[in-house]
Amino acid sequence: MASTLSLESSAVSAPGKVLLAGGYLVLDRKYSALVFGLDARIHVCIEPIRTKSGVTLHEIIVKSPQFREATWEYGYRLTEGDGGVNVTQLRVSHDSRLNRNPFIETALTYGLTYISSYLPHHAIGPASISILASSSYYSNPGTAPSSASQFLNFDVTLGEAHKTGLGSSAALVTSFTAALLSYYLPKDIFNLSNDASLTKLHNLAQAAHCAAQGKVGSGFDIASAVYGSCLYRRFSPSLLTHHGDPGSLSFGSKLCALIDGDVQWDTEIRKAAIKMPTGLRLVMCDVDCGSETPGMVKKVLEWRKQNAEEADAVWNQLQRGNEALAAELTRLAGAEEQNSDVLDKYSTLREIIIENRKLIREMSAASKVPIEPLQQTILLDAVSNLAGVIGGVVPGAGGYDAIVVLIEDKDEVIAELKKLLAGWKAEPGDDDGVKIGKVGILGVREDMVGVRKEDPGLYKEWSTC
Ligand SMILES: Nc1ncnc2c1ncn2[C@@H]1O[C@H](COP(=O)(O)OP(=O)(O)O)[C@@H](O)[C@H]1O
Ligand SMILES: C[C@@](O)(CCOP(=O)(O)OP(=O)(O)O)CC(=O)O
Repeated sequence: MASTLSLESSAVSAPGKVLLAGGYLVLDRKYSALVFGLDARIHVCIEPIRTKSGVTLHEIIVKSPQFREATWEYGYRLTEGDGGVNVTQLRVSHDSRLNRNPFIETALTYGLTYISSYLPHHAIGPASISILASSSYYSNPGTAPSSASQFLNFDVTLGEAHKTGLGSSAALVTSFTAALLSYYLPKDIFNLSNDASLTKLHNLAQAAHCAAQGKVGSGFDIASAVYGSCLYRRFSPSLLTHHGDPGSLSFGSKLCALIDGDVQWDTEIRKAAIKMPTGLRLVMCDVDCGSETPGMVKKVLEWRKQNAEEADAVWNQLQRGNEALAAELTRLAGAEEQNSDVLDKYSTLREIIIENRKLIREMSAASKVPIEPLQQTILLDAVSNLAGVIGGVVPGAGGYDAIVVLIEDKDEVIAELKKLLAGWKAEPGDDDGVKIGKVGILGVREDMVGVRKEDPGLYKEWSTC
C-alpha cells in the first residue's frame, strides 16, 4: 500500500471547441472539418486520500464543487475473465438517491481498466478528484469565492445548469482521463509532453466518450480537447465496435489493444493546417434558443442517403470551400508582413465564408433541416455588415444554438458587435415559427493549445479533500 500513498497530486485541463466548418461532412471520413479549441477549459485535479496505516480503501471520490449535489463516490474492483475494472457508485448517505454522471462513471471505468493493465490492482489507491470548469460553459450567473478565483460557484445542480454548447462532456472526459493516467501511471508509460501519450489519451477518451454518449459521433470534440485547434478527419467508426462492454470477457485486453496501437487508428489531425492570423479572432455568441443535434444529424444523413448525387455535389463543393477557408487563414497567418499594405487583405476570406454559407443554406433547403435557418441568416448578415467583421457562420450542427463570428481583434469591433446584439430582435413570422431570443457574446475565443498539465495549487480554495 505504501506505493499508493507516495502518489503526487496531479492536475490537467482541456479546452472546449467550436466546429467552424465541416459540420455533418465530418461524419464521413471522405471529408474533414476545421475545429478550433477555445480558451474555456475544464480542469481536473486528482489528489491522494490519506488512509490510516493498515486501512485499505478502494474508493474514488469525484466532486464538481461549483455545483450543488455534485459528489459521486465509487468503489472499484478488478473483474474476473479480464473484464476490466468494475466501478460501482456508492451512496453518499443512506437515504440519498444515486445521482449518476455517465461521463465520469465511464471515463473512470475505461481509465482504471487501462491503468490496471500496467499496475497491480492494489497499487490503484484511493483518490479524490475535483472538476472545475470555466464559467462560459454555462450561462447561469455565479459568484467567485475570492477575487483570485478564476472559477465561479453556480449554486445550482448540474441538471439545472444551462449549457452554452462549448463541449463540456468532451473536455471533461479528456481532462479526467488525462488526470487519471498522469496520476497513476509512471512517467515512462504516460507523460502528456510526448506524442505517443497524446495518441493513447485520444484513443481512450474517444472510446470512453462514445460509450458514455451511447453513440459514435465524429469525435471532433475529443480531438480538439486533446490536440487543440486542428483540421480533423475522423476515425473509422468500426474501430469502436469490437471491444465489448466493461465486464465482458477480455474487455481489458481488447481495450488496451485499441489504446496502445495494436489496432491501427486512421484519425488524421493536422495542426499546422489551421491557424488564426494575428489581428483576427473568433467570437462565440450564444443564441437563447436551442436545437437538438442528434435529430438534425439523423435527418441530414437520411436526406443524403435518399439523394446521394445531389448531396455529394453540395458536400464536395463545401469540402473545397472548407479547405479554402483553412488555407486562407493559414496563408494570412504566415504572410503578416506582406499583407500590411494591402487595402482589404481579408476580402478572399469574406468571399469564402459567403460562398460556404450559400452551400450550407442549399443543404438546409434540400434536407429540410434548419441548419442555417432564416433567422440565423438575418442575424449573420447583420453581423457581417459591421466594420471589422469578416464573417460569421452557424457552428457545428447549426440550428438555433449559436453563431461564431470572425472579426478583427479590436475593442471597437467587439463594442459594435455588442451594441448590435444588445438590441437584437428576431423578425416575427419567420420560416418555421421558431423565434430566437437574446443573443449574448460569450467571453471566449480560439486557443490553439490542447490538453495541458496545470499546477494543482491553482485549485486550493476549491479542493475538497
Ligand atoms: N462541470 C461538470 N462537472 C461534472 N460533470 C459535468 C460538468 N460539465 C458537464 N458535465 C457532464 O457532461 C454532461 C453534458 O454533456 P453534453 O450533454 O454532451 O453537453 P456538451 O455539449 O456541453 O458536451 C452533463 O450532463 C454532465 O454529465
Ligand atoms: C453534426 C456534427 O458533424 C457536428 C455537431 O457539432 P456541435 O458542435 O453542434 O455538437 P454538439 O455540441 O454535440 O451539439 C456531428 C458530429 O460531428 O458528431
